[in-house]
Order: sequence, then C-alpha cells, then structure tokens
Amino acid sequence: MAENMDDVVWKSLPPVPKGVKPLDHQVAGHVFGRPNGQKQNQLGFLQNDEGQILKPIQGPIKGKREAEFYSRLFDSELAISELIELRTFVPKYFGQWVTEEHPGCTYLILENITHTLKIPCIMDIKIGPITYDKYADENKISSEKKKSPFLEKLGFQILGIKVFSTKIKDYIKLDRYFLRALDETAVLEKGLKVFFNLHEPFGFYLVKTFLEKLSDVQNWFYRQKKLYFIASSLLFVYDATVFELLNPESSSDMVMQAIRSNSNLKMIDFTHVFDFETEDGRDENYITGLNSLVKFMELVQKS
Ligand SMILES: Nc1ncnc2c1ncn2[C@@H]1O[C@H](COP(=O)(O)OP(=O)(O)OP(=O)(O)O)[C@@H](O)[C@H]1O
Ligand SMILES: O=P(O)(O)O[C@@H]1[C@H](O)[C@H](O)[C@@H](OP(=O)(O)O)[C@H](OP(=O)(O)O)[C@H]1O
Repeated sequence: MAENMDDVVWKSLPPVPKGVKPLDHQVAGHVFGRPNGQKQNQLGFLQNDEGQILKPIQGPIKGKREAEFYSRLFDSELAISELIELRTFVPKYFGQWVTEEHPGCTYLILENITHTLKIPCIMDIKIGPITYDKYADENKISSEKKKSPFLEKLGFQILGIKVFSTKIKDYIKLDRYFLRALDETAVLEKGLKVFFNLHEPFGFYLVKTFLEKLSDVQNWFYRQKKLYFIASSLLFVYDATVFELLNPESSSDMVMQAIRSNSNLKMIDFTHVFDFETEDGRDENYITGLNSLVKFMELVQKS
C-alpha cells in the first residue's frame, strides 16, 4: 500500500465533463482524481477556457459556509463597505455550476488567477497559528496540532509551491509534507527564497511587490470588524517570463511596473469564515499569522 494517500494511483478516474479539464496548475487542496485525505473523494478543481475554475462545494457544513461567503460577498445589493472592499482581495465569483457527470456535486465558479500566466509560479500559504474553529471536536484539534511542529512559532504554513526555477530552468514542486517540516531557518532557505527565485537580481523586487500587496491585506484586517478567517490561505502567483522582460539597464520603476503586472495575491479557501458576534471584533489569529509572514518576507528581502 502506498505510504502517502497522494501517491495512490487511481485505476478509474471520475468522468471529466465536456468543455472542462482538471486544473492545470494546483499546489494544494482537493485535486481532481486524487483521494482527499482518508475520504476517498476524487472530485477536485476543474478549469474551463474562459479563465474560470470550478471548485467543488465540500460536504456539510464547510462547503455551505464557503458558498454562502462568496454569494454574500458578490451580491449586487451588498452595502457593507468593508465587505465591498474585500472583493478586491478574493477571486471573482460567477455563481454555481452543476454537471450531469457528477451528480450530487455543485461547483463554485471562480476567477482562475493563473489563467493569463505563461509560466505560472504558485505558492499557497495558510494563515494563522490556529487552524481549527469553534466547532472542532477533540480529534480535529489534535490532528490539526500534529500537522506542523513549527506552526505555533511561524503563525503560517506553506501548503504548496510550484515554481519555475530560472537557475535550473525547470519547475520545482514542493508539497505540504516537505514544507510543514521546515523550521524558522529552513522555511526561508528551502521555502520562500526558492519561490521568489532569489538568486535572480530581480528576486528582491518580486518580494518587494508582494510586500506591497500584503500591506493592503494587512490594512484591511486592521480596519474590518465583521469577519474572522480560520484555515484560509493566501495564494501568491507570478509569471516567470517577467525575468526575461527585464535587463540590468531597466530602471527600478520599470522593474516594479513589470513585476506588478505579472504577479497577483489573493485570499482563498473560505470554509471556516465566521461573522464576529460583537461590533468590536479583530481577527487576531489571522493578523498574527500575516504579520509573521511579513517579517519573514522582510528577512528574505534583506538577504
Ligand atoms: N481562484 C483560483 N485560481 C487559481 N488557482 C486556484 C484558485 N483557488 C484555488 N486554486 C488552487 O487550488 C489550490 C487549493 O485551493 P483551496 O484551498 O481553495 O482548496 P480546498 O480544496 O478547499 O483545500 P483544503 O480542502 O485543503 O482546505 C490552491 O493551492 C491553488 O493551487
Ligand atoms: O493538508 P492535509 O493534511 O491533507 O489536511 C487537510 C487540509 O488541511 C484541509 O485544510 C482540512 O480542512 P479544513 O481546514 O477545512 O478543516 C482538512 O481537514 P479535515 O480532513 O478535518 O476536513 C485536512 O484533511
């Protein structure tokens, strides 16, 4: 028997509905055709040609929460200014999709943030030292606590990296088992610096660009008092072709402009998002994780 469920090769895959295919570039979560944990659920992310992904709505009650999160956020009558602002930090939502090939599964239709990238580089980071919610039972709490020995210190965990290394001219893929085992030093050397191609002279500007984007997310979290996010991720993407566009003569303004338009940061995975019960909430768990990630990125930038 394969040691890791991810290594199980499936003899029969679920049918792929017409006009869509499994998501090309995915670094974590429910992968189409792969069992999810012990649950043997083989449905996962799909993509279409229109720049959208299809995310299966997960079983109760996680999936329902995520579906409600998106439909509330993109409701045309939404009048809460903080939530209207939050739209800029998440993939666009286009409604729901069902297909006769997968009876019983409804998909969320979301913007595919890797769609326009020629050589996509992707990193998924789950934010916050606490990854279980108020409804978690003892088993869930203990299984979450066992997943990453360094989570309490780091405040975040990298779940997956797929990066085109301009040094070896090939893709490097790192999975959550490898990444969760990295301590405070190794997470810099074998995680973040690898993702940002830091051997490149322009790696510095890439980190600078993402720090700007993270600062916008931070500002929103300091201001908003509506929601708190457990086990939610930040998805970092950039196009490795940007390094080809630049040369040593490029001014720093030109470099920043090129990198800004070839990179993106979005919040994803909203299966554990809740409304604060009082008017003066502050998402300390998310803020702790985010601030720590920013500090680590600043260290990367200085190195
Ligand atoms: N909008 C998007 N555009 C492009 N890729 C995406 C998008 N959303 C998710 N992905 C890809 O899918 C992966 C998993 O996303 P997500 O965390 O939403 O899935 P999940 O199945 O809910 O995960 P889990 O069940 O492990 O919490 C991400 O790491 C990323 O590679
Ligand atoms: O990455 P792994 O180790 O495969 O773990 C899964 C992943 O962390 C999910 O985020 C988590 O769901 P939630 O965060 O939504 O709870 C799920 O929990 P579950 O199996 O308890 O549903 C895990 O199986």
